[in-house]
Amino acid sequence: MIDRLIKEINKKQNPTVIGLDPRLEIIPTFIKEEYFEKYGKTPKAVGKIFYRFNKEIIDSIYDIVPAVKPQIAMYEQYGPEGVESYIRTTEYAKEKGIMVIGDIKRGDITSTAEAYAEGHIGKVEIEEKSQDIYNQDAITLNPYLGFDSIEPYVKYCKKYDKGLFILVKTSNPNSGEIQDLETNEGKLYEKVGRLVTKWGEELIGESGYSQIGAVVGATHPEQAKELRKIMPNTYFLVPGYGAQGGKAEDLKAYFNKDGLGAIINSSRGIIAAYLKEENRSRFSEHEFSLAAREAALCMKEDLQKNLF
Ligand SMILES: O=c1ccn([C@@H]2O[C@H](COP(=O)(O)O)[C@@H](O)[C@H]2O)c(=O)[nH]1
Repeated sequence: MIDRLIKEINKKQNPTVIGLDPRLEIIPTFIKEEYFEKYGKTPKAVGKIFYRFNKEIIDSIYDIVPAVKPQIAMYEQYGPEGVESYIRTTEYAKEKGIMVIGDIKRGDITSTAEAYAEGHIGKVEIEEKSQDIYNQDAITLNPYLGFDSIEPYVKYCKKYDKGLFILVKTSNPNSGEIQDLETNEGKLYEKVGRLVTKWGEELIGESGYSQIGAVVGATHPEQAKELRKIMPNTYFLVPGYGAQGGKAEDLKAYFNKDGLGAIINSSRGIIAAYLKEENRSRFSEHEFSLAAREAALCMKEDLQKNLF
């Protein structure tokens, strides 16, 4: 998976991933009206609305961006129709040749992890027919339960060429409460970084990077600098650019000297770009996907200018 991702990054000359985090308040009224009229104000309508919105966003960026990162929470909150919309979205992204990093942040004991792993990056067996339900190339995981909670996923990474991005230093303001605790081996996030590196050692691809990556928030460049040293073969998924305040000029430390090693995420900053103050007079709500494309190109340019 990591070799495929790097190939896409190189092909599109763009180390970014667009977050598909739909919320009703950012969806254009004309889309909401269409489906609320047909299905009423129901979870079914919301599922259709999210899919329609995502499809148009994907159509507008698939040729310039290597991957999308749907956030499953936005869909799960609406129950089965929300999850169906998530699955249709990942299917559509794959159809358009764009990779999918499912932001699912799972973490549980081995027997439960086995079910999550089989469902999300494995294939479920139904009467001798095996099926990839979620169509994700990689997923995010929480490492708090230790390696026996991660091992079931590693098995499917090897078997089906999938990837993991494990939370090491998250972008949120309170991440330090636990992740920055001092241990006898340095800060806790450094210890987790070393563990993730070790877990990924036997999954290093032709590119020299492991299929087991790490989540390192764009809002913590100092910590990223340390982690980059500890984790030379680990790809970083970097959320927090844009809406959370992460800036391109701080992101150099996340990359290796080969210009690889990190993929930067932006969700609201792209998919809700048409609502930005400076864009309100430039784009009508019917042009939300054009605004998203422009924002994605601006992000690419911003990174290229500041990083390379
Ligand atoms: O440390 C983390 C881990 C995950 N996220 C997720 O990334 C996106 C960020 O959205 P923006 O709109 O670009 O702020 C969202 O899905 C988070 O759940 C993160 O922000 N930080």
